[in-house]
Amino acid sequence: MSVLDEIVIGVREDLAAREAVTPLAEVKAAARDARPALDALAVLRAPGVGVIAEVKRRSPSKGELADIPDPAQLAQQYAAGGARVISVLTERRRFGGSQTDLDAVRAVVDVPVLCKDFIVSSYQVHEARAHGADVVLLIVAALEQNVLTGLLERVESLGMTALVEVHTEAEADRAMAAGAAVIGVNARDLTTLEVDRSTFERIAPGLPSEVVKVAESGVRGPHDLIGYAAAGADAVLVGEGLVTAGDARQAVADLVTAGAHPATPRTCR
Ligand SMILES: O=C(O)c1ccccc1NCC(=O)[C@H](O)[C@H](O)COP(=O)(O)O
Repeated sequence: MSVLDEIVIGVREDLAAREAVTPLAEVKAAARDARPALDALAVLRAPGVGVIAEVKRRSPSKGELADIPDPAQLAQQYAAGGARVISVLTERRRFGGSQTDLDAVRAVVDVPVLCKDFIVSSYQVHEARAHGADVVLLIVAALEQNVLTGLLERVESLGMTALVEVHTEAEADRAMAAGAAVIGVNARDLTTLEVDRSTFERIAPGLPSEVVKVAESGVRGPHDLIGYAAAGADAVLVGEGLVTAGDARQAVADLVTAGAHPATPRTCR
């Protein structure tokens, strides 16, 4: 069984526990009452290579990364550094996240917030919206095609944007067939946890120009952002490199500066 499979089993158990406590109708009502979602697609289509900065405490590949007692404060530093989107890892068992983290971040930043979890059910999509998410991650490798398509439609019907994550050409084909407007190419293989940044340059050229291309994982500094930009990235998603930086605001600002530099290529537009 792969790491992804193990994570999804735990996610399904936690989901069943929440469903037993809170009926879907209640979650849907909370989603309806939430402040309308921000237009993350427009934000990601703005000029320059955008930075999606992640609140990430720990991970299956690296174990403990950072304590993060106050995710809201970290998110404020990310926003002050110029992050276009804040990603909040809400998965509990392997990443130490929670929907409380999402609430805390949502309450203090004006930029779009990404609910980064292992979504397998529309219940979780409504939950994400109820907790103020503007963007939701859908991992192609974790979803049958009909489920992927249904979840993508649900995300968009709630006014949110789906970041549809792929790691292979076949998954990219599935993301496009589902109608994804934003595709994230994860350099991390979620079955082996190995990071190979060349994954993005292999897959991105096969994506349509109108699709927003996000390079996920393995960004440790401006050099990596520039490499991804040269391969066609519109944005990078960064976790470890930011949560382990001494000065998170400065670390984001350094990436943003590199992403805005006239010499940094950006092919999508
Ligand atoms: O980070 C992991 O070890 C991991 C393991 C299994 C599933 C997902 C995992 N990470 C989620 C992510 O996609 C990353 O948090 C994100 O791309 C940022 O990566 P990095 O900048 O390398 O921390």
